[in-house]
Amino acid sequence: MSTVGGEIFSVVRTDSQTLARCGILRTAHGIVHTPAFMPVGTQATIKGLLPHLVEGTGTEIILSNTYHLLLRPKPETVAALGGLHRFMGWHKPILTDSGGFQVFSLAQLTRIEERGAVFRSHLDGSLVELTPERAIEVQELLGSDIAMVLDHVVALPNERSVIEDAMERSLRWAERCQKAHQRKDQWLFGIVQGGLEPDLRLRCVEELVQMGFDGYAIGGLSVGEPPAEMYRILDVVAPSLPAERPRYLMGVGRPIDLLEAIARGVDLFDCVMPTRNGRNAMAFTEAGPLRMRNACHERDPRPMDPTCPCLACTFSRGYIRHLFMAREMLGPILVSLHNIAFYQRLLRQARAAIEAGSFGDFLEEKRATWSRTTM
Ligand SMILES: O[C@H]1CC(F)(F)C[C@@H]1O
Ligand SMILES: [Zn+2]
Repeated sequence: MSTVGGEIFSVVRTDSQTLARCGILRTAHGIVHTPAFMPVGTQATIKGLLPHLVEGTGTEIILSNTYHLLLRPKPETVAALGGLHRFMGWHKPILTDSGGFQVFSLAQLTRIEERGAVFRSHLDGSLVELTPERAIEVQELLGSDIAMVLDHVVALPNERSVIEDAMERSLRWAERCQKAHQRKDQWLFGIVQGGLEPDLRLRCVEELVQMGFDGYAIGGLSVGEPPAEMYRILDVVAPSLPAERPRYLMGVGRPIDLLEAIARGVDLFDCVMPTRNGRNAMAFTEAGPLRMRNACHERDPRPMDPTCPCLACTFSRGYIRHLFMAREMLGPILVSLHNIAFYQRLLRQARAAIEAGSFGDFLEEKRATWSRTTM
């Protein structure tokens, strides 16, 4: 357990219509109001944005990827330059993942041994080994506020025996991560695996809770399964996790997915969607998504979202379309900024609805509004 200073997490309000709750997550670099969304800063940057712009969206915590920083510039370099907060000029909370997901999605020729994962770097093909101990060492060198255990991620759909084998290995690796973890100013979260098999998921929860982590992530979802399948697993897993610890749903998701998961008791999210879609000219708005290269925007003087207070919405749709058509770097920057502001505003509205005890009504309203779009 870390000794950051008092309890890691307090639930301050539970909705009266759903399992949604508002909480305070305490870290060495400040507090996070939950439910919270983490923009993804893969290579120690939220692509194209400066720290004060990210702060201006209301973001209180960001994610950086261990796999990428392990390969470049290497954690020892980041540590020599003062650690990840100083390195990238972000002095609020940072969560680092363990690299488990990228080792299986990005690396080449990954081989799994009990000792750890051995793979060839997608950058230069050099051989790299990532063991539970190294995953912890890397995150301690980076100095993130929340570190994740190394888990064995398998592609879904898959044979139950394959999923079970990976889940059991992930539990053994979680124990090794816990033993290797020394930094007292850094929380350590376990990760629940088990595919779409409720009994495997629950067995994993039971064993992780027995080991005792500062928080619990639900991994291996939003990997191509239908949303209804993800929600079905969340119905089982989220409420089974300790109420007094943060629950983090990794890699999720669309705006509606965040709300559906919040209704099931999830507190923390990360997803590349707002920034990746932003770089590809797709803007989230209250009325649904906008494709900013579409000709219909050419002479449209309105902002992307008239209800949005962000800097990007001080420009016209016509200007933003021009930037993309001219392949100007400001286009992806503005729509990335707007999309993060959209997600953070949605979570502010969610927290307010929970405080008012009417999150169920809020969710119903969004289901109806967005059912006609792809939000
Ligand atoms: O990309 C910028 C914004 C951040 F907050 F992620 C830190 C980095 O310098
Ligand atoms: Zn905006």
